[in-house]
Amino acid sequence: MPLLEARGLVRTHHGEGGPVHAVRGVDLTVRRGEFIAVTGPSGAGKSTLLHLLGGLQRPDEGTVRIDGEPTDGYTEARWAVERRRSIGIVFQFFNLVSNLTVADNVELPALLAGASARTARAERDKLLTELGLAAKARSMPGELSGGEQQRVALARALVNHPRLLLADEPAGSLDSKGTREVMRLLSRFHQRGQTIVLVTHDARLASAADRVISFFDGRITDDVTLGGDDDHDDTPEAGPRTAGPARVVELRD
Ligand SMILES: Nc1ncnc2c1ncn2[C@@H]1O[C@H](COP(=O)(O)OP(=O)(O)OP(=O)(O)O)[C@@H](O)[C@H]1O
Repeated sequence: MPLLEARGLVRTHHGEGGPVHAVRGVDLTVRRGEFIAVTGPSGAGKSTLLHLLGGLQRPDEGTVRIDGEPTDGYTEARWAVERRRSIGIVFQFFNLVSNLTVADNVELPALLAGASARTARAERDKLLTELGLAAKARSMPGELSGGEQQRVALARALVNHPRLLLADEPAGSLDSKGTREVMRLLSRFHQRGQTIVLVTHDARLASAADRVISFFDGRITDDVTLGGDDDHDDTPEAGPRTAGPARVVELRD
């Protein structure tokens, strides 16, 4: 059973300029272990699609199933639980809590999900170390560079070991160094088995994924699995990917 399945998704925004048909009928299956990039021009509807997958917006038509379970009847509170436990999200502008330290930002979702203070601290410290942020644990987000803030956001999104990581233009406000860093980290977590859906307008970033979906005018226009990679495991126990050497992501300025 796929991790996530979207069928017939439609979403129309009603802005001041009239209706905008942002997503016009999308079918998408996300299998465990996949790293999918959704790419396309500005305004194509990529962010709206990601929001529908993470329950941040509701479809006008269609269904999102998580582990086969339809989410149609989910309340906001139920979606919030889902996002805390099984769907981590990173955004372009980090969305960190500005008056909490880096450590507290990362620890908070673990505590909210019911982890003991000890477990939350341990997970937090592990991720901060792994992401090269241990020395910044007591800093406030505003004292960090954009790249560092995005790494904190990534740690926060991953602290509860979500089954799915959604990333909406995570490098969109970073310089080329920060961009390379974020993509390197996404690739590293993917190599360990993390399922990722990345939205980006940047085709270079999309090449870090193993499946690239082109999105245009609210629809999927192409869906390509790169490198003939077909070793995804659909069992819930799917562990880290071990086949082949780690993909090397090189992004030039
Ligand atoms: N809340 C909203 N109200 C009205 N229109 C919206 C809203 N959100 C998005 N839109 C419109 O829907 C269309 C799709 O927007 P969306 O942000 O999903 O595209 P995108 O492909 O992610 O673009 P970008 O790469 O610029 O972020 C755009 O025309 C946008 O202006």
